[in-house]
Amino acid sequence: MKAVRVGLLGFGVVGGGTVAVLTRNAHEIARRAGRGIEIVKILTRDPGKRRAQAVPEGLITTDAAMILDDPTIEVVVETMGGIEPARSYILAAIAKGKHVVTANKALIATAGNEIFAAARARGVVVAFEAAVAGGIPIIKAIREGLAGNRIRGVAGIINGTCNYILTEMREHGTEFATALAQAQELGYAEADPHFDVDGIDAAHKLTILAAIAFGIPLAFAQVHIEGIRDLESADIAYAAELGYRVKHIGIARRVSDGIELRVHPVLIPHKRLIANVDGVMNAILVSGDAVGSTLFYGPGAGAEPTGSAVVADIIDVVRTLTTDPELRVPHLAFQPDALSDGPILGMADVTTACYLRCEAEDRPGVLADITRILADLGISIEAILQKPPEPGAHTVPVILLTHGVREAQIDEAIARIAALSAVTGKIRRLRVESFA
Ligand SMILES: NC(=O)c1ccc[n+]([C@@H]2O[C@H](COP(=O)([O-])OP(=O)(O)OC[C@H]3O[C@@H](n4cnc5c(N)ncnc54)[C@H](O)[C@@H]3O)[C@@H](O)[C@H]2O)c1
Ligand SMILES: N[C@@H](CCO)C(=O)O
Ligand code: NA
Repeated sequence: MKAVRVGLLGFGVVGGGTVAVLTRNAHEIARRAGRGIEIVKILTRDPGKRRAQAVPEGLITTDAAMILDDPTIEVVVETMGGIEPARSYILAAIAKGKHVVTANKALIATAGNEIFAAARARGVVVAFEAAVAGGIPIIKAIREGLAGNRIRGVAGIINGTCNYILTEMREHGTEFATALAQAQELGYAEADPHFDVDGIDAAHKLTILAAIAFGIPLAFAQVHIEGIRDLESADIAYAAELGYRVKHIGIARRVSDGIELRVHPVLIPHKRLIANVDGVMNAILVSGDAVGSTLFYGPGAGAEPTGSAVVADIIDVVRTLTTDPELRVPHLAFQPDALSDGPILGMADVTTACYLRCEAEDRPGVLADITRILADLGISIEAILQKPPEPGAHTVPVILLTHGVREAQIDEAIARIAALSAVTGKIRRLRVESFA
């Protein structure tokens, strides 16, 4: 049988990794797919660029129509990133009856509802395993492997760049900016790294995970998003003293009155497996009523790990070329007419334990004032750490761990503590997750 002809849009880190994996493992891949897979055109905007992955010159084009309008190309792989023109190219490919594989979580999270509807109408597949947690086959695991479960929650480290930066800061005392530059050099970061460090990329991925876990439409606008830019080395060190690691995570969890969707740094007890996931590695806990707790671990970014996921999707698509579209696995795991609008909670209604740090004057009664505010609001304290003053300083750092408290309550406590005359500067707040 003739090889399946594939067009590649974008030839950067992921595009290069995809070509490398497809080329090196061509024989094995053909044995799995039932047909050979051949990349016949590659769209790039910088054709002269030297690349780790050399390809024949005739493959390269700067004209997207060479792929989108070529009727012999059955599968389009999008590894350009960004919303436009990626969205228009994907919709054009779908309109021409081509199947699509994409690594673009920003696009799926924000325009996926439209893209999947177009794909269904045209009877083609849009596959996106590479979009979440790079090389970890988490989409397939939740959508197929755990399809018998009522999923209770999905939580994990889903941005390799943030995890790499936090690991470098903790282990080597590396400055934030230096660690970010290293992550960019290694090909982990988004073209605009603001998406990584401000939590937006993790929110894109959480949006996709929540949809396939709970059968809700993609709801990026409802994710609570915080990044790691404001984290200070002192908090990482104090957390360690209290027996915790600081990680940037996404949580999508069913609670009694709705669904929590949130991305932010957390303290995790250092003995938990997930607290020991370092560098570019990602890990996702999925809890289902039948299976219990599962943990998926692996490289969350990088050329070949992400290429591994892209190639698996291409193979999946090739296998379905002859399948009746009605019989395929639904894009978002649930049948499109069976998606529900579960209420997504505002952050004020979320309950977590908290870490607070403030600078307070070193005189009697100040600590009592702080703890009285917490007691008045019904917030109980798990631990207090008061550090000696730095030489020459008039204030001392006070660190508190609370038991579980509603966000609205802790916001009120922070406001009252900040108003004390003996407390100076910004009060730092991090949430704590035990993942017990
Ligand atoms: N880097 C990773 O580890 C990783 C992992 C998973 C998913 N992703 C996603 O994969 C996609 C690509 O990421 P990357 O890291 O490979 O980025 P990259 O910047 O290394 O590569 C993108 C390539 O696409 C090209 N491109 C962009 N717009 C184009 C246009 N209009 N016309 C022609 N070429 C164009 C760029 O020139 C570049 O060569 C993004 O959606 C990203 O979120 C990346
Ligand atoms: N920039 C992303 C790439 C993988 O999705 C990350 O660092 O996790
Ligand atoms: Na994946």
